[in-house]
This record gives sequence, C-alpha cells and structure tokens, in this order.
Amino acid sequence: MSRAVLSLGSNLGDRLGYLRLAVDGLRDVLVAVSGVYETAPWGVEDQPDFLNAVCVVDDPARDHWAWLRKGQELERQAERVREQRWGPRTLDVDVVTVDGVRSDDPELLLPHPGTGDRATVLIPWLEIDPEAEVPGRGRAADLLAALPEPDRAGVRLREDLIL
Ligand SMILES: Nc1ncnc2c1ncn2[C@@H]1O[C@H](COP(=O)(O)OP(=O)(O)OP(=O)(O)O)[C@@H](O)[C@H]1O
Ligand SMILES: Nc1nc2c(c(=O)[nH]1)N=C(CO)CN2
Repeated sequence: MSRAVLSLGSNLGDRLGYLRLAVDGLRDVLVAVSGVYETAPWGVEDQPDFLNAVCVVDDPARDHWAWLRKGQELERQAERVREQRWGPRTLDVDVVTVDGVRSDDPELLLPHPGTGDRATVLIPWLEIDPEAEVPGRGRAADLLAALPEPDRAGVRLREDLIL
C-alpha cells in the first residue's frame, strides 16, 4: 500500500478549474478530498489569494517517486510555468507525506518540510483526517495549534466551491 497526502494550490486564472483538473486526474485513486479554502498568500505576500485543498490518495502500485511524478504531470497539464519561488502559479501539487517515508533527497523531501508551518495544508488535511500525523514531527492538530492565530485566520472554507 502507498497512501499519500497531496496538497493542491492555485492562485492564477481559473483557480477552481485547476484544482478540479488535479482532483479529476486523481479520481481513480482518491480516498478523500477536503473542501476548498481561500487563503492569504504566505512567502510572497504581494500576490493574489490562493485556493488550497488537500487530498488523500492510495495506490499500491505507486511509490513516493511515482506520486511526485504524478503531481508534476498534473502541474504540466495546468500549463504551470516555473518562475518565482513561492510566486503565483496555476497549480502547485506538493507531496506532503507518503505512508511513514522520510527522505532528505532535495528532489523529494518527505515529509514536505513546509507541512508543520502551513495552516494552508494543516487545516484542510485535518478536515479529512483529524488524527493526521506528520512523520517525525507529531500530530498535525498540535502543529496547527502552535501556529500564530493570524496564520489560521487566513484560511477560510469556501462552502460555495465543491471539488
Ligand atoms: N515533497 C515534495 N513535494 C513536491 N515537490 C518537492 C518535494 N520535495 C522536494 N520537491 C522539489 O521541489 C521542487 C518544486 O518546487 P516548487 O517550485 O513547487 O516549490 P514551491 O512550491 O515554490 O515551494 P514549496 O516547495 O516550499 O511549496 C521540485 O523540483 C521537486 O522535486
Ligand atoms: N496561501 C498560500 N500561499 C502560498 C502557497 C499556497 O499554496 N497557499 N504556495 C506557495 C508556493 O508553494 C506560496 N504561497
């Protein structure tokens, strides 16, 4: 079994359309998908708000590298152009965790190093898995509780948007 947690983000063009493209491309392996969250940008703050979501996928035939490739394939389908680090993008697919795998290969860091610090990942993930754990860092709920309140307040569920 290889169960992965993927985070999805978009802040350019048809944001919901790009998230749907990703979820539709994962439909055959999809275990759960969160709601859609409108989120204030972190990293580079002078850019449009993001839509973020998290999904859990499962495929015994895929290892962690295959999940990275799948995410990159979806980004290509969204015609993502790589420009500025942390800058605007049509679609970002990050591999958050794959089972308990730990990797310090810069091409695939696992768990994704930003996970514990990003309310934009932790809030949607906890919605679909309240017991979520970040390998080596502890419970996602505890990591979220440790973040500054403004980080949590910047993540708002868009009940009108469905994936
Ligand atoms: N867990 C991971 N998930 C996705 N990409 C990863 C992961 N670990 C390392 N990478 C590498 O990161 C690069 C992609 O970086 P990208 O441009 O998406 O970064 P970013 O989204 O701007 O920043 P961040 O990774 O902090 O969210 C790829 O070359 C990929 O190999
Ligand atoms: N709110 C929010 N901000 C971001 C995001 C993101 O997904 N959501 N992704 C970034 C680059 O990975 C940079 N900043």
